[in-house]
Amino acid sequence: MTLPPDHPSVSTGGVGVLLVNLGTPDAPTPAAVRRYLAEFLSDPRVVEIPRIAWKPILHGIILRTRPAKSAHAYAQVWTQHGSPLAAITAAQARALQARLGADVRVDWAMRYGNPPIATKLQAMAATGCDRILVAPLYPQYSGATTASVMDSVGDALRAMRWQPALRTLPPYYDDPAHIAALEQDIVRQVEALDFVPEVLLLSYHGMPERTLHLGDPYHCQCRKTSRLLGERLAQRLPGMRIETSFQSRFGRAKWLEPATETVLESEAKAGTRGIAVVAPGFAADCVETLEELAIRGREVFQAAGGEHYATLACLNDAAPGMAMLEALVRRELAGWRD
Ligand SMILES: C=CC1=C(C)c2cc3[nH]c(cc4nc(cc5[nH]c(cc1n2)c(C)c5CCC(=O)O)C(CCC(=O)O)=C4C)c(C)c3C=C
Ligand SMILES: [Fe+2]
Ligand SMILES: [Fe+2]
Repeated sequence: MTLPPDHPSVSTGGVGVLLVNLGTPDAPTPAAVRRYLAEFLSDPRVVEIPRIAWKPILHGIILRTRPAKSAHAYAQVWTQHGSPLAAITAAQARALQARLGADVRVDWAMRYGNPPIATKLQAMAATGCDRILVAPLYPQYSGATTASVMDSVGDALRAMRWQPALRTLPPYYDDPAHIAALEQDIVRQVEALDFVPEVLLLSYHGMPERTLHLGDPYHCQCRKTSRLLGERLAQRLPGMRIETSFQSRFGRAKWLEPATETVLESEAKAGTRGIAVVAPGFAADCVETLEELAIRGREVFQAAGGEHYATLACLNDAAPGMAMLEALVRRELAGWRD
């Protein structure tokens, strides 16, 4: 019997970085949104209800009603490059590739929908990446997001005979580079507004409150981002009050409070005339920031008597956020490429 050659046709020694975000439908249509929500909401990390109880609710109620409503929201924010979340994540990968140079391969994937994590890990390994940094683009860790990405990575590895070595980007909610990037980006955007906001609302995606009591660090990490950012902004934009809230409530259970909608309404009713809203838990703008905050949030604030309303962009692929991501990724790649 002849042994296979020492070096198969595949070249090795390559380093890869895989940026991962949540995922998004392929089109702003009820059918595409239904496919996406079916995958997303079947993840036991996202809906922590026993499958036997959840399946009839998901298939009997939610997937019959929500896709049309959500498709309407997606249609209002869809771009010529597709869903904002996918378009911005792709742009972040291109920008990071340019910063890191040709000896590191940068790609991107989505936890739900396309492009799948497994497909991208396999493609990177097949083209010679035997060391891959998986970077879930969630500043704050939660079981529903960061851990779910790692579940999917584990599933992908299970199907691979020849696995790459992996590292993962830790949550960066309190990293000085992250806080500095947010500070720089927020100050620039607030100073460009045509009004002076009395309040800056830091709105994070919500989670069921139960997850906090079960030990999920998400709520505490959001609060710490707010505290650190608030300390910095107090120096740069004195006089602007900073508040924190949680958006995008889903289902009947109690979610983290205060709810963004409630705060917008109560601020307007209490006499706040101008408010700016920013989402420091989202690495990229998406339906939750562009529709829920920018469109519906404005309606809520103004219906309750508020006047001036602005939503600020997420870090996206602009320079402050990309410089931060480059620094975090270079730190994690130490020893792999130096
Ligand atoms: C940034 C962190 C996020 C956490 C934490 C999170 C938890 C979470 N989300 C849902 C349900 C939905 N989220 C939806 C959209 C959505 N969620 C995040 C991020 C987090 N979610 C992003 C970036 C997006 C946008 C996706 C896009 O395509 O732009 C949706 C879909 C939209 C809709 O129908 O409203 C749902 C549903 C739960 C239940 C949950 C925690 C348990
Ligand atoms: Fe979500
Ligand atoms: Fe939403």
